[in-house]
Amino acid sequence: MNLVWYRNDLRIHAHRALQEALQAEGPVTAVYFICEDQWDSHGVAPLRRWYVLHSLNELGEQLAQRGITLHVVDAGDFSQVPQKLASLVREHGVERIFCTREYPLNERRRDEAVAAEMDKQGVAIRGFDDSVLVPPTTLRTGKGTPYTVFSAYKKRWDVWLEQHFSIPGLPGSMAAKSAKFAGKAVVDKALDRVSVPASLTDLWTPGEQAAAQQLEYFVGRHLGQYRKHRDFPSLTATSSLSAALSAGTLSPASCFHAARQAMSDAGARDGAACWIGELAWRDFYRQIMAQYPRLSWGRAFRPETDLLEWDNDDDLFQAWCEGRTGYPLVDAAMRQLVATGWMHNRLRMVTAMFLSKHLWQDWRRGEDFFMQHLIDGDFAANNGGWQWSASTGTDAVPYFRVFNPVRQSQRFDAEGKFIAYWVPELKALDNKTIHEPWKQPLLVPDYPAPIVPHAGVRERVTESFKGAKQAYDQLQGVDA
Ligand SMILES: Cc1cc2nc3c(=O)[nH]c(=O)nc-3n(C[C@H](O)[C@H](O)[C@H](O)COP(=O)(O)OP(=O)(O)OC[C@H]3O[C@@H](n4cnc5c(N)ncnc54)[C@H](O)[C@@H]3O)c2cc1C
Repeated sequence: MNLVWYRNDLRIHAHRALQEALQAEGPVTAVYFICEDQWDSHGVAPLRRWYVLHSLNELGEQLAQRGITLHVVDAGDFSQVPQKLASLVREHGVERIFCTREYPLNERRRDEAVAAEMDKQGVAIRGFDDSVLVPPTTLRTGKGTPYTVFSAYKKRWDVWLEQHFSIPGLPGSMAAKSAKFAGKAVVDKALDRVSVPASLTDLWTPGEQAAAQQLEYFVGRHLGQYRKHRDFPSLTATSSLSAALSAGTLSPASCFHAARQAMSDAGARDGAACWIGELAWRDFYRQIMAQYPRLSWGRAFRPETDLLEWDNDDDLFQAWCEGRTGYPLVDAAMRQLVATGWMHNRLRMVTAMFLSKHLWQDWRRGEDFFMQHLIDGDFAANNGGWQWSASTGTDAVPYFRVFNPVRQSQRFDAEGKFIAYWVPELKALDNKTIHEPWKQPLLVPDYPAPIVPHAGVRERVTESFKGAKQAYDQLQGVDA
């Protein structure tokens, strides 16, 4: 018996583990472990849980139609997985396990424990790197170290894919006879424990089929204009595929393949190349996470920045969470996040930089808050984005990069359409005043004045980062 162990790869297409399992000798079965304790400890948003569980139900049906039974096990605690897997293996006489590799530290440790146990039982495990385009330890600098600067990484990434990219097709050998989806009751019970308002779930469609349709729609309608439009949050210009990519209802290989095909149309070439660059960012942060375990312990990528002394001001933090900072674009973005479970990429940068630089709150508080709300909450991308914005991470530009929230607003929402939608208190303002409503306070009695001034932020940030660096160098000197 061959077992496909599903994780964040809830699909049947472009799935090497499934394909290889079907090509191996003997029947195939599948399993997924629900670990709510793990979700709790990572603060995973209820909306994301809902997305994953519904996608799992669809996957179970899809597999059943092809003669494969998906078992869903409520493992509760993550540490129980190796033992529960071992009993499933014994019960079904499994000889080989096929899975898509995961790179966060806990997952790698779990897999090591499983490998040791399976080795004793004589069960072979084969892992595949389908959650990324380029496996995380493949590309190295001339010195043999991981790439930490995106532009240099991207050059090698392009070359590697040119030589090695392939996409697994849907296995032809899937049995015609149907099987039973054995896990639906377990999934439905878990769904009963997830409470998400319909106002949120109505906005999203879980599952592989919806993800494939969304990819097709995006490539056909928006990909060509992606570079030109992607920074403007009032436009529907980006793919909205992040939830699908992070739960694996869609593979990055399918995205890359579709974008490359679209490049045969000269009009779409530039947009497609730019979008492929975002898939490279996704891989970049995954390889950073895989190779710097300190990130998984909540530490900064730049060690000296762990010495920064953040203010811990609950009132400021709460105002940011609730979209009451007095900066219209920041507030509109935070309200979009809470109301939809998603936020536009430019606004993720604007709001993250605002929390960490203007409000001088620890970026980890923002990282957690994003995780608690995002449907696409993904440790590598979220941590990477937060540390980039807070200048504790891989950004090649130094810490004095501070976005001016008013200039960002004037540049990327010039007509104020996005702001007017999410901050209706401001919708009557003209497209000049809407970016700086404090200049006309009588017109907006219900909207707060800025909670902190923009002036002086850069100086404060610069001083604090320099202080942390000096303290770090001294500590290093003492240690030496
Ligand atoms: C502070 C911060 C937090 C973030 N948290 C997450 C997160 O938890 N999960 C997540 O998937 N993305 C995260 N991102 C990256 C990015 O904002 C989202 O992937 C993007 O907005 C999703 O929208 P889309 O699918 O329309 O993206 P598109 O613009 O269509 O991009 C296509 C895909 O590329 C990937 N991608 C795009 N930009 C990035 C990026 N900067 N880093 C890594 N991957 C990227 C995503 O998988 C995305 O779906 C974060 C960025 C920042 C600055």
